[in-house]
Amino acid sequence: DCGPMQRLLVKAQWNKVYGTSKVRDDAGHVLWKAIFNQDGETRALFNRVHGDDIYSPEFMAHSARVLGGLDIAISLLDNQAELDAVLAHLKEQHIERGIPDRYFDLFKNALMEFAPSALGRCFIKDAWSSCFDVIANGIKGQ
Ligand code: HEM
Repeated sequence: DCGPMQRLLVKAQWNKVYGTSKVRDDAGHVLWKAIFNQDGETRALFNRVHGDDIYSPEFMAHSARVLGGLDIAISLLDNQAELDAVLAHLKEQHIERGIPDRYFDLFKNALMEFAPSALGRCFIKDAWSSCFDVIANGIKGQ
């Protein structure tokens, strides 16, 4: 369960995963590569932001927006009312863009590979899994 303790643990561990700006750029590259590798069709969703070149400034800015959104959501895991408001906004933005729910599973797979690479044995899999689901379920809409 993504209970109060799990929420605090994920917040603390995310801060380690998502520390400095260099790490943030690298995290974006690793995550998007892992998403595009799982389903090549997802790349076309990102034509507007140069999905064909994940090292382009346009794509890196996009990646920073997404991870920034995830950062906000995780930081609000212990504030359900504000979390709900943020997720409702993200949900609208993704519905507008026609992002199928199943793509959030690809994102989750990528995150669940990436986070332990930064945390090693400290990674608490069940907490990350259940708390990512809280966030993804709040954004999914189709
Ligand atoms: C927890 C997971 C996710 C979070 C927190 C998130 C967050 C965001 C944020 C903050 C934006 C920028 C909105 C704006 O400023 O207009 C965005 C845009 C977008 N997201 Fe997500 N996202 C997530 C998952 C996904 C997934 C799984 C996909 C598809 C594989 C996706 C596809 C897109 C697309 C296509 C855009 C618009 C790109 C553009 O600017 O043209 N997102 N997302």
